[in-house]
Amino acid sequence: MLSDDLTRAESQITRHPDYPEPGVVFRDITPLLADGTSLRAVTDAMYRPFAGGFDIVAGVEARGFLLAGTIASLAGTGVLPIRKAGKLPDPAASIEYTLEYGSARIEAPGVLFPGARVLVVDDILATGGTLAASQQLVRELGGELVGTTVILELDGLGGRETVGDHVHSVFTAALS
Ligand SMILES: O=P(O)(O)OC[C@H]1O[C@H](OP(=O)(O)OP(=O)(O)O)[C@H](O)[C@@H]1O
Ligand SMILES: Nc1ncnc2[nH]cnc12
Repeated sequence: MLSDDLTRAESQITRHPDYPEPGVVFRDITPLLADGTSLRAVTDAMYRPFAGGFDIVAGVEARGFLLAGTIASLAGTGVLPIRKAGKLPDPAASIEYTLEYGSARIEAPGVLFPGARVLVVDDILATGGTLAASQQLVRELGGELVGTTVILELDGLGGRETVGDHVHSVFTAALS
């Protein structure tokens, strides 16, 4: 059962039909992020199952950065920024992928020590394209993937199958 803080946080995720393109129902987490109690409750719930078991938190640009920084601060670890292509001077790994509404390329710097235990975080799991690419990036960097955690998992796009069973989601919602 969800705590009162988590129940309120879930209610702060808003639905936006036909954004950013027809047929997509966009879930906006910005009202949740703006509420300190909700941000704390959600980030706490995201990393608790993995507490003590990771050395660094990887977050996917842009929304994943906000969550990775918050979780790293709570857990006392560093952050691995997974960036959209073209933002790093000397990326150590680079992968192209598709997501619910388009395609993109992500890159990461070579800052992991060999075998570093990495927790990958993002806001939404939709098709899983972004997180699967992030997981592959972490492995190519020599890290050990210890978990993947999101605020909201959208049912019906096959994301969990793509990313793997060990993904943790605080909330789940039907696609529509
Ligand atoms: O499961 P998927 O189908 O891959 O979709 C999920 C991804 O889509 C969004 O990112 P987006 O690329 O829109 O970037 P943003 O964080 O910069 O808004 C979201 O923040 C996830 O990273
Ligand atoms: N439906 C959706 N809402 C918000 N972010 C997303 N990323 C991919 N699909 C999304």
